[in-house]
Amino acid sequence: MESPAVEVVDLVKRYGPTTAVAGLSFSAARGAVTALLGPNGAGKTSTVETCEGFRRADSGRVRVLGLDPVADAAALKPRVGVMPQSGGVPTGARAGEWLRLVAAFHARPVPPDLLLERLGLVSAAATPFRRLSGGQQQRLSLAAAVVGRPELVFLDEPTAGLDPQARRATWDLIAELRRSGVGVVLTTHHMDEAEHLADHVVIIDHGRVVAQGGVAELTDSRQELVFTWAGPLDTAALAAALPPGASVERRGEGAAAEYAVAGESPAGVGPEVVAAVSTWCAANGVLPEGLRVRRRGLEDVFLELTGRDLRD
Ligand SMILES: Nc1ncnc2c1ncn2[C@@H]1O[C@H](COP(=O)(O)OP(=O)(O)OP(=O)(O)O)[C@@H](O)[C@H]1O
Repeated sequence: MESPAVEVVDLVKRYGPTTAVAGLSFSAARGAVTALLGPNGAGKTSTVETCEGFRRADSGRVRVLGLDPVADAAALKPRVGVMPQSGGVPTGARAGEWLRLVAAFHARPVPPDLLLERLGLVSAAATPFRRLSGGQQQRLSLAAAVVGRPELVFLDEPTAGLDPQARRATWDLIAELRRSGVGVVLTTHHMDEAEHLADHVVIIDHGRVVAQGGVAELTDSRQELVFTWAGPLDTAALAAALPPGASVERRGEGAAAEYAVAGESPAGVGPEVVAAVSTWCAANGVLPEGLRVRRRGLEDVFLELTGRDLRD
């Protein structure tokens, strides 16, 4: 059987006393988009850089297209595209010249001008890397990762700091790579990015995988009823008015307070819960704004698994 695009088993990566990756395992299929999703400092970059052969694992096994990323680096180079978080382009290099140079190392490159156009970089082609805006630097780095028509690309936070247009152009390009059979492994802490692009999501926290699966698999198990209300609301009294087993949670404070009602069964809320909430609100002078039943999104699952505390 053909090996997966990426296979990581029990990876450990330490920096002095810091254990950045603490026994992490996942695999990424060929021709699919795999998102490594995690809060700051979760170990995503360390994991990806180990797969790229830039860092050595302290222990564990990493295979990329069936090969060892350090020992087989030369064989992997023409087959794997890399977009590092730092850009990876010499600061004095002009955008267009750099892309043409990278293209020249490959047998069948995508025409560089086409990529410059696709990524909105035509007007910046003669500009040195250090003078490009942050978003232009990101896009050039993405272009350099894909210009060689790789079988697999690693994209470390490909849309960090991009404006909505550039973000959308990047998403479109990633979707197109996937359609043409390229495997993509990307890191992100944007749920919507993972939700929009990924076939497989690997949620990482504290250097370990805390959950993984398709977006639907991770999210569609439960529904909840949500509404907002800026005034005071006695959650215990509301909970007491609900069918047995249903519960209420307040998320946020003041004008931003959102109330989430979980149903009595694992399947989520039924019509009787909606009726009970509406009746209680009417009796207590509460206008439940934006009242709706929704599936729990990836963000809800993510926060539940990784907590709500801010990370450094
Ligand atoms: N070269 C290094 N030397 C020392 N510590 C490091 C080094 N690189 C990363 N770390 C630490 O390892 C941990 C994991 O970092 P890593 O960059 O892999 O996480 P991340 O999930 O990519 O985070 P972010 O989203 O913030 O980039 C963090 O605590 C970080 O401070």
